[in-house]
Amino acid sequence: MDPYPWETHHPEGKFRVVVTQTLPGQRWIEILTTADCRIEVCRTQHALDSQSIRAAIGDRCDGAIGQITESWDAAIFDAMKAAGVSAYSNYAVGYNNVDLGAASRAGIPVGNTPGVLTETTAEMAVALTFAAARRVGEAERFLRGGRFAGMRPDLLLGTRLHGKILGIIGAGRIGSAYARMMVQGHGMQVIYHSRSANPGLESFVADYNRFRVSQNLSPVSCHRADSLETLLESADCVSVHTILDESTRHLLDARRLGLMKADAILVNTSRGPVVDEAALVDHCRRHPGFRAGLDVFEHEPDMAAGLAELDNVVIVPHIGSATRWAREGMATLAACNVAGILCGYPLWRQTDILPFLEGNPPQAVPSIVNARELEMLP
Ligand SMILES: O=C(O)[C@H](O)CO
Repeated sequence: MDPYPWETHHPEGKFRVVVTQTLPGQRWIEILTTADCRIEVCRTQHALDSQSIRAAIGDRCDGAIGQITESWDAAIFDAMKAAGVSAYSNYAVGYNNVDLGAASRAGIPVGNTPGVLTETTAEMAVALTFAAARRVGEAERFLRGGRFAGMRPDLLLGTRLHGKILGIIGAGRIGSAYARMMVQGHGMQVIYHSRSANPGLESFVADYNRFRVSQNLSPVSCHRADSLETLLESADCVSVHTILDESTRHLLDARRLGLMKADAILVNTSRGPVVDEAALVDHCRRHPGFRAGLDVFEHEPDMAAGLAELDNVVIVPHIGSATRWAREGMATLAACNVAGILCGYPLWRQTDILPFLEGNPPQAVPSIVNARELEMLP
């Protein structure tokens, strides 16, 4: 017997679409309904395993929307191909949980949800940066624990970040948005590590410097690091925004953590396995002045032994994109990816996906990550 409760919308729909967890808002349901989809939503709080997803796909299915907490492996894509699935979307911008090669071999387009969660996730990185720098978690525990006996000149002294050096690992959409917030808001000097130079970010800082100079403020710098090691050695705060793949797994290991300043701050809102979490626990224990702000963990929902007990670590449960606007927008984009493919729409050729978020969405498919492999590009 199926252990999960399912809910169906538009049961008479022509296309059968499986959604492995309920999504926020109603608009995604309207979009799929307008595309004549029968929508079957699993009402579980837990990630489905491969076998449960295959069972849900069954003998006939046209589309699916899945979660980053699920592993969309080759067995699933084979089952999807056999069932006639022609569209899948991850409910996320990242897709490290998807076997993209298997999806492409099965001829199934894989959608993601870029653009809508950029500022929201960058805001969480900012929040964690200052929570770590100003010891917010520790201070709240102190207060709630009844230990506050009045303001004291030396109570819970933190780190001032204004004008200091900010290291960005992965200067893509979210990393750049975070950099802009920290430059404009806090006059930080940026050094970034990325596969290629980011002229957009550099020219943003150059333009902003014209304003600073007009205000008699000294300009801030922004340049690409010669190496990750240089960035780690020089930055006062390092924020991780890279994708997770085999080249970035444990990118920050014990050796590289050891290169960072003893009182530096490390923020991770990308993917947990980019940081060797056991090594981080050890590093934080040995350097009480070092601080970390983490939204993601190596083996979610678990944490490395000892991490939750560390006073110099601030932790939140993978809520980087968790504003209602962003999460409803992600649902809209995922629905548009699936509905667009099923309706035979072309790929959206612009980088701005905001037109999908209001009114009637464009008759296009917002974002397919294996479009090139599937020769969907003109
Ligand atoms: O990749 C993403 O979109 C996030 O991690 C999920 O919120």
